[in-house]
Amino acid sequence: MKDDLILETISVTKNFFGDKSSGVNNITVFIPKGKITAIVGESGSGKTTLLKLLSGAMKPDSGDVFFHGQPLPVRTANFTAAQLAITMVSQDNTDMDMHANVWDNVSRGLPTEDANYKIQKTTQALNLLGIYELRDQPFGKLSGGEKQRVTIAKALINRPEVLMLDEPFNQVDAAYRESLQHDMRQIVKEWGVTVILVSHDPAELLSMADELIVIKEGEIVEYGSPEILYHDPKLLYTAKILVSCSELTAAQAKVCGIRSKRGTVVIYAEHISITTLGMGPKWTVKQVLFKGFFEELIIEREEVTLRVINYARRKHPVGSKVGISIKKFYEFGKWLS
Ligand SMILES: Nc1ncnc2c1ncn2[C@@H]1O[C@H](COP(=O)(O)OP(=O)(O)OP(=O)(O)O)[C@@H](O)[C@H]1O
Repeated sequence: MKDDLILETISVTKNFFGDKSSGVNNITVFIPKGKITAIVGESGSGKTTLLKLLSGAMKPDSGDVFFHGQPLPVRTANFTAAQLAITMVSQDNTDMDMHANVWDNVSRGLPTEDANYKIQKTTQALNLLGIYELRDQPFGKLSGGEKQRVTIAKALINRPEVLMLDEPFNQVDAAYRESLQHDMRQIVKEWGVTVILVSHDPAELLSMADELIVIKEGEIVEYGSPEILYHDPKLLYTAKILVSCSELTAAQAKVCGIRSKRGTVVIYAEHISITTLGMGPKWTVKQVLFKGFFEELIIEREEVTLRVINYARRKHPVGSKVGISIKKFYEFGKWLS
């Protein structure tokens, strides 16, 4: 066990109904201390199961989970030290009292009757999440984003070492989500909390996580920093989770001027630029998706469709013809003979 690791699983398997196609299989994973690790994968790949195994909420069928190098006990009604140190934030707010106010909901997380201590800790947690002003509001009347902040404040009040968040921000609207993500990064930095996060949102994964664990059909298939997995994914599966991209067969890639001997060619939308129409192939703009300061064009030629990020907005209306230049592409899959 290295000092910079807080949790690890060694060859952990958990199947449901003895069926190897569900749950997770033979997972060995290391969670670095004081960092944000995100577990990513398609729906049903085993993300929540892995999170539950790492929190002690679920007992593995085989294999071991270690917390600070010691076996992690399964959670029970008598709170163990490890259990207090690892807090799981659920999305469903089931442990919140809808009628009680924010202050009471958060302070109830403290296992003490010391009034001064409670006031100090609750004030600190509410300020940390920027919700002190909401302290007298009934929890049930808050917006989704505000509720999520209260839930996280409650989870943080006992200063856990590890905070586990399952789809933490999916109830939160886009503008609010960014500030919450920023605050979470600050808390991790200032408090040294380790965060393990499950998310489906590529932007969230790339901007928040220090490490990504990619899970597919219950097995870990890639692991690394968001930068490395984004720029150099080993698997098509990873690229499709993290990036807006076009997936082509070798025959379709030929239409784009790419000769590949692999089964699948992937082009990220950001790696295609629109050029002035010259002698080269002409593509037809099929859709223009407004994205704020840029737009995403869906272009087509010989039944091949590409997504292109375009910063010169409103220059290429639907039906217009454009040329393209492709700066980079990725090849995956079987070698073609
Ligand atoms: N308690 C359970 N009983 C039976 N099967 C389960 C149970 N929990 C999970 N599974 C199965 O194990 C597999 C992995 O489920 P899990 O919830 O871990 O996936 P996930 O990646 O978190 O999915 P999602 O993104 O949809 O939440 C799925 O096939 C699921 O049906």
